[in-house]
Amino acid sequence: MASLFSIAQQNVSVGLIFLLLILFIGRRVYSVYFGPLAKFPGPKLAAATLWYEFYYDVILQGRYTFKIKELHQKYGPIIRISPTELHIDEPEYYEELYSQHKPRNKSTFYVDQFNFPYTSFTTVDYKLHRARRAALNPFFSKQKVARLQPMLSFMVEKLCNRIEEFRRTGEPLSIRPVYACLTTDVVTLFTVNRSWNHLDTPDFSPLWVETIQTISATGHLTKQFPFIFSTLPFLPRRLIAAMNPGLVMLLDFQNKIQEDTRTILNGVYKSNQEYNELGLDKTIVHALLESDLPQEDKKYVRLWQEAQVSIGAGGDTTANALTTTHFHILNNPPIHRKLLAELKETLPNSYDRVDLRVLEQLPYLNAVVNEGLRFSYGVSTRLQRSHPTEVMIFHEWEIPVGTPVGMTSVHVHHNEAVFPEPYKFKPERWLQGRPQGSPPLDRYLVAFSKGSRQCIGMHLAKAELLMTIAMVFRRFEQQELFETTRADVDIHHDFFVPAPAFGSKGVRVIFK
Ligand code: HEM
Repeated sequence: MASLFSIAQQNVSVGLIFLLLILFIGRRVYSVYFGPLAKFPGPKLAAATLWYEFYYDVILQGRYTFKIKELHQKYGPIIRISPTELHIDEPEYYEELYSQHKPRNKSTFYVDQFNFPYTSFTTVDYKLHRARRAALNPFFSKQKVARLQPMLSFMVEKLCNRIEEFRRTGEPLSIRPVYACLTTDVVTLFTVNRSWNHLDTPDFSPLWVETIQTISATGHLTKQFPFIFSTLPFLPRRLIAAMNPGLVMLLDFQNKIQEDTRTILNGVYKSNQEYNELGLDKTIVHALLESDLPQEDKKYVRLWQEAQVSIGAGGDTTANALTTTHFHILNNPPIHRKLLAELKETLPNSYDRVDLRVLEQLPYLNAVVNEGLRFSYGVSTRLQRSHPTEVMIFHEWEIPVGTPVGMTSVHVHHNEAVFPEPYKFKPERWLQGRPQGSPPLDRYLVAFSKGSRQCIGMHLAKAELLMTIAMVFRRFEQQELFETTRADVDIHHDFFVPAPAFGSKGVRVIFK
């Protein structure tokens, strides 16, 4: 009797599993062939399962961006790249998708890869995002950044002093970590009024550089398995490190920001004369606390997470843009000479005080910086947007309400119709007149994205780029690349920010 009962039990379990499997397959078949996205072209496997993206981004490590480009070549300008997502490769559509005024939600699949759900950056709903962003806008405004001129001069001067040490010894300097130290020191001082002073460390804080790069690379895994984050508090640190060192680094990074936020809330923050002279104002925490946001949006967790986003978003992106631009200037001697000539005319003495407003007017410097942004892409991963209540139209296609649609800066920036000879570093393209009726070229420069969710730190980033390139190239007239080729800067992996092929020793420069 007992064995009959157990056989029956086994049969029920097998039946249940079978039923679930049928349901699962049925749903997938429905989604691929009959669901609302079935009409969009693309590989059926990508439409059926997220494992397709997993293969390219997790197993092959940051390669889906490139596969998506290949798929566009095969299937056309709009394709289905996952069970729930579409992708567009047509530069003209960028300002429509990343609209300033139309409702644009982010995608949960994208934002869940980060372990900070309470920030404006990770806010899915467009209405809530607008309120949160409005509270932060004055803190990041162009006028505010203009007042930071003394702080930026001070920081870039510090950078030049470190480079001078290497000039004296003639030792090659790996510049990406050095720029990461600069941009982190700037953004921490700006955000929480406490610079992390990485530029003062003899070895340029290699752990920090590794931290930001490892955290970025972890995103492809946590995007697919966001529940990893909820298990972390229950796991021993050593186990987490063994699973993925980036996760431990992320937790340490968060602890550090939490400590800074607590210090600020305890009333210990610098607002002394020295800080005022550097043009610094209050911290991002104060900006939020003094804003019109409702009380529940001023909770501790929101405060430290907004600080974390600002520091995380402002460091590596800017360091990457600086490194890429620096490489291309040195890799093209005529460009180097032309830039230097313009800088010498404006700053006859290499130690002249550099005025940001003057730099903003220098045509060639600005063209070089734009071309550097084109080659450094900002975020190399696609950024999804959806309309929560209406169908979006792309040519003859009707995109169903709420469907996440992405575009990718790497594709836009190398579009041959917009940027002829797209793989050539050519600042001149930014100075040439445009054919009649064509929009200005910077419409297609999307490193900071566009619209209501465009990079809020853009003014600070541009100021850093102009000041740093101007000062470093004016101060050090003689410099050359050391055992560095394009393979050391060209994107080979998309780790949220671009990365070259494994094995690269980075961009190394000898200052003479
Ligand atoms: C060259 C340097 C930089 C580039 C290329 C860049 C690029 C970007 C891009 C593409 C986005 C949009 C991401 C998305 O749609 O999910 C973004 C957002 C953001 N960036 Fe930047 N960024 C740079 C520097 C900075 C700096 C210096 C800061 C802070 C001081 C900063 C803070 C932010 C924040 C807070 C957001 C989220 C804005 C929002 O969602 O409302 N970024 N950035």
